[in-house]
Amino acid sequence: MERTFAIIKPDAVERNVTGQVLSMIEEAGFKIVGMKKIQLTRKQAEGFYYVHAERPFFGDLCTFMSRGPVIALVLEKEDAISSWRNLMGATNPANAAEGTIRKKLGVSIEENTVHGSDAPETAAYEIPYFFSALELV
Ligand SMILES: Nc1ncnc2c1ncn2[C@@H]1O[C@H](COP(=O)(O)OP(=O)(O)OP(=O)(O)O)[C@@H](O)[C@H]1O
Repeated sequence: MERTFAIIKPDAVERNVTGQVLSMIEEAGFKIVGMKKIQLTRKQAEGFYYVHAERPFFGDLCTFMSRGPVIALVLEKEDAISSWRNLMGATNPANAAEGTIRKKLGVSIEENTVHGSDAPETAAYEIPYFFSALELV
């Protein structure tokens, strides 16, 4: 079993589609082993996305990610990291495949509804950024 880190982003919480995302997660066979609702400060968003600090969209991305509450999740499944990336779909919802969360619910390349760790090292940074070991059950 592998664990990955996921976020339901502010655009989805604002549009009341959190439940739809959680249903797709559960229907795909993931176990939710950690879940919390939190609003990131701007600084916390910058720390979370530090790998993107040099990208041109970094400032807007951190503003977006801290503008409202998010749902932080730890998901468990065989090959959880790649399975979750597949269920999310392409970064730009316009390019996302049928059946993916971003195809169904994404708004734009920035407001694309969900985040997922892209590698084991990323998950190892992101999970403890949001959760203590005691919060994962
Ligand atoms: N060209 C862009 N313009 C605006 N925002 C962007 C752009 N590219 C990416 N983003 C935002 O930055 C996030 C991180 O970009 P990245 O390239 O890592 O995409 P991803 O791996 O599909 O998404 P995530 O890291 O959120 O799982 C994207 O999910 C999106 O919200």
